[in-house]
This record gives sequence, C-alpha cells and structure tokens, in this order.
Amino acid sequence: MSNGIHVQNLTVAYRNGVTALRDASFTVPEGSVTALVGINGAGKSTLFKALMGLLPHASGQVRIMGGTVEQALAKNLVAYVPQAEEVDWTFPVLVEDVVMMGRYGHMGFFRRPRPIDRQAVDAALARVNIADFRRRQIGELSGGQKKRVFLARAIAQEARVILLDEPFTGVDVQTEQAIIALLKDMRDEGRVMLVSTHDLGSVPEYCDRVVMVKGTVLAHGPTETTFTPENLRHAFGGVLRHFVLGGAALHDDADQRAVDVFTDDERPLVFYDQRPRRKDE
Ligand SMILES: Nc1ncnc2c1ncn2[C@@H]1O[C@H](COP(=O)(O)OP(=O)(O)OP(=O)(O)O)[C@@H](O)[C@H]1O
Repeated sequence: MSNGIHVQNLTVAYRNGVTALRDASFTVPEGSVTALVGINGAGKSTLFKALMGLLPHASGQVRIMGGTVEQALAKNLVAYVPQAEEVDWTFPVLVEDVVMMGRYGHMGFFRRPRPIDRQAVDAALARVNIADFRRRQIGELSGGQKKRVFLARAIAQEARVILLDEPFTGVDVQTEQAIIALLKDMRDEGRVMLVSTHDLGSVPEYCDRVVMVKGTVLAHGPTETTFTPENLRHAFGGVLRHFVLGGAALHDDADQRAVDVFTDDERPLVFYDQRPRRKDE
C-alpha cells in the first residue's frame, strides 16, 4: 500500500528532552476517516506536528501518499485544521483571506490570486456553507463557523490528507452533524482524514478506523476490531469511568446481556455485547 499515511517506528522528542512518542507505528489508507484518541499528553498533537514537518523525527519513517513528509508538504498534500486555542482571533483577517491562504502553495512567488484560485475559494466557502460570512473578520464568527473556515482552507488547498485537531469542541450538534457529513463526503473522494478527538461517544458514528496513542501507538485498525473495551481500558485506564450494566439493573427479565459504558462525563461510549453501537442502529 503506497498511498495514505504510513508511520513506522517513529520516535519524536522535544528540544527539552521529552520523548513524546516512542516507536510508534500505524497505517491509515486512503479514503478513510480515522480517529486519533488518547488521554491528555498521550502524544496526539505531537504526532500531528511530526506529520506536518514541524518536529524532527528522532528515528523511524513517515510516508505520506507515497513520499516523505517534505515531498508531501511541497505538493500541498497535507492540511491542518487547528484547535481554536492555537489561533490568534484578534488578527485582522477576513474569512475569504483565510481560505485563500490554502491556495498560497499553488500560487507564484508574489501570491497574486488567479481566477482559478478565486474559484477554488468560492467553491470551498460554498461547500462548508459559510459563503455569507466571507467578508467578516475571522474573530467575529462562532466556534462552529471558525472550524468551517479552516475546513474550507483545507478544501481550497486540495489537500489529500487533512489533520483535524478536536473539530467538535465548542460546536453545536447541528454543526457537528454538518462537519461529519462533510468528512464522509471527503472520505468518499479518497482523502485521508485523521481526527484527534476526546469525544469518544461519536467515534463509531463517523470513523472507519482508530489509532490509539499513549506515548506510542497502542493499537490501530478498523473501528469494529480496534475500538474495544480492552483497548480503551489500556489507552485510558484510570482516566475514564467504566461501568458495566447488566442483570436486574438493566433488565426486568432473564436477559443476560450487559452494557459497557465508558464516560468522561462528556458523551458516554456504550458497548452492547462488546460492540460499539452506531447512532443509526
Ligand atoms: N513544546 C513542547 N516541549 C516539550 N514537551 C512538550 C511540548 N509539547 C508537548 N510536550 C509533551 O509531550 C507529551 C505529549 O503531548 P501532546 O501535546 O502531543 O499530547 P496530546 O495527546 O495532544 O494531549 P491533549 O489531549 O492534552 O491535547 C506531553 O508529555 C507533553 O507534556
């Protein structure tokens, strides 16, 4: 498999000597929405930075769409949708200018937008449904609208790999559903979406695959076989509350089936007979 993301034995250390990821290996094929989950400090942001070429790899190998990180970045293949806290919202820039930044890599030295760049921006704004806000300052938008602006920037960039950092934090349910629908569409276009999230309850709803981190990659693969109570206990042990409901607490008949609930008090993740349940079931 040459496309998608392939990470092999990756170790990443910060300059102060903290080794945030050690010997991490996983693959993400093209055409997938993959959740990146783990406790605070597990190494999710570090992994994103390594994929964005912002941190040197102490050892190991990363291949993105068949090339090195540098080659993928040079071809504008990788886009990043940041956490709200990472952005300076007081910076005076219009929504359409932020989305145009996605085109910079496609422009010449003077970054003079051509008609094709303007068309790409228009299409991206329309696709995430924020064309009405295009002349607004970015700081004047709601949390969900801001997220959509950065998604539009990734779309305008024509990125094949999109890294999303906590896309649903501070977003209402309706916008969350709109973003999920967009992610599914982009998956069907053969892109790779890697989504870091603490919202475990919705992972089975929209993620085909899961990468679980805790200083390394503990497990990776299809959601059905990877997002299991056993792996969750391993990745989140002690942090999430886990309880099992069964017997008289759940049934008033002889039904012996039990329900596993994992919760961090945000949105519980419920397993029926050890299987994550999708919302549409
Ligand atoms: N700039 C930095 N310099 C040194 N160490 C860092 C730096 N950024 C993060 N770390 C350390 O690296 C480890 C992994 O942090 P990282 O930010 O990747 O975790 P995370 O999984 O993204 O956490 P969260 O869920 O809280 O966002 C932690 O031990 C953290 O303290």
